[in-house]
Amino acid sequence: MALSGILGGLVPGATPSVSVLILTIAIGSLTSLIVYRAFFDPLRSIPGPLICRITSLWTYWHSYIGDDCSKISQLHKRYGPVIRIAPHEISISDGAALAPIYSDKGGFMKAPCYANFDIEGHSTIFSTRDPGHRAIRSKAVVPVFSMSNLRSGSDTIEGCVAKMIARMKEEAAESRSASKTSGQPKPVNVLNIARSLAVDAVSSYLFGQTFGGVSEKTDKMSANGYVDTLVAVGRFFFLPNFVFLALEMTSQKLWPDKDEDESANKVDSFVGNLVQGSAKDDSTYQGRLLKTGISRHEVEVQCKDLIFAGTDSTGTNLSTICWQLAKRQEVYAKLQEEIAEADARDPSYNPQSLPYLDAVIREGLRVSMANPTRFPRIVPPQGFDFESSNGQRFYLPAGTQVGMQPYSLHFDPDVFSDPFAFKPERWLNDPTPEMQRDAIPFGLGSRQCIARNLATMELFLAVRAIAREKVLEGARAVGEKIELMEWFNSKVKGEKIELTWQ
Ligand code: HEM
Repeated sequence: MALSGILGGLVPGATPSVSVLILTIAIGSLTSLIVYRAFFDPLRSIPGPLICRITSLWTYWHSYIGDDCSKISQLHKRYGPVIRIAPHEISISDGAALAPIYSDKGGFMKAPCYANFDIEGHSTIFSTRDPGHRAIRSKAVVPVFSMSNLRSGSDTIEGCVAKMIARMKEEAAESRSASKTSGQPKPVNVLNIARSLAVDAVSSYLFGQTFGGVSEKTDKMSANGYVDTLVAVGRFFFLPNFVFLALEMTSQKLWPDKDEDESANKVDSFVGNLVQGSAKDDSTYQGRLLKTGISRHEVEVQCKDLIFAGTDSTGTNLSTICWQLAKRQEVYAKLQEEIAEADARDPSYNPQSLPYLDAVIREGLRVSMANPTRFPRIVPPQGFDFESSNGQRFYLPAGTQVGMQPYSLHFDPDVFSDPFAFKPERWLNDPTPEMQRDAIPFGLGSRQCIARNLATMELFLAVRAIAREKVLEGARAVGEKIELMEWFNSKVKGEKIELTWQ
């Protein structure tokens, strides 16, 4: 009676008997769905907690609060390498699945939730699922990321690095002088400085015009607000697109953010001028895209996407490396020694040929977790038959969402001993094939990071300069660990990675 009364209130005009019927049908359908998903679904044999078998809410919630990668890793420890994390979603932590999912025959298609990273109604090179749509755009720009073009443009990146070094030295001096005068060194946010370098390197090298982040000399570089808005999309990344769009619209209306809007306007006007001033026959990123015939507005969007992708991940990685080097001064000293010897032999060497520098960057990319979460893909029509490294067989039917997260792979103690420790030495003297296979900071296969070479060059040039110029001498890392919200692009809690200088 009470329930039919409530339902009567919800469905105006319904008689008590109709209300009871509607309620019975609703409860019956829900129960059947739960029973089907838990016990009769084709994925029923894949282990996982009961809640994940019946609803996606568990993954949505943990993604929102920023701990889904560590939670999923815990589930892998309990249930094994292949687990059901939602009614139609599987997570795999066994590196043997990387090649079939991400690279063999072009890899599986990206999942529909990538559309949540569309910008202003346009699919970007990153968010699109349509291979034809992507091919037109990526073919036009891929040459700028080739090693040979990067080598010819390395002076541009070196120029950005030199400005960043000057800025770091200046801020280190201020930190030291505060320490002398007040006994308290001033903390320096190296995340902000590293992001500033990253936006300058991307804009100078790809767009032919610097954003000028390093020269801003503020606590929060002006593109940060825009970048953070897109980072925050990550907490809703796995939601169905229509839910995401509704949430986005509502939150913009209810909680407008003045700082983020100002930053977005600054980025808008930067890319607007850039594209306005470009011609179809110039060799810049935007010129190459204009030549494909896509609209000017879309070209602006594709440039904005690079400002986000290029600033955040590289910034997080570089600042994490600085923090780790400040914590482990013996690693920093060894790095300086290697670089000084190489400089003395022949200063024109390729920094990527230095084994210890290479080990520091690899280890930095492994532990930084700039992109910790699973890269979701959809099982193709023929299904996915997978034999795990421990000999178990799993069959995933067509349409299942499947993903592997760097967080589980990079922190697997069977592959990387003492996995949370920063130990560049592990990469010297023949790293195991499993280590080489499972370190995937840039993703893998046809949809791996298009700018991997550019980001790698930035990291090598910047870390070499930081060692060569003795920037971190006397530096101390603030805090015991760098805490992250484990979103698609992780958010550093407090948006700070700090060092002090004594
Ligand atoms: C250390 C720095 C970087 C890291 C760790 C990183 C990481 C990644 C990862 C993991 C993916 C693949 C994600 C997936 O499969 O869903 C990706 C894709 C991508 N990244 Fe990066 N990235 C970095 C720097 C950059 C830079 C500097 C740019 C641009 C200037 C960039 C632009 C892109 C684009 C456009 C894609 C999409 C490629 C495609 O789907 O075809 N990234 N990145």
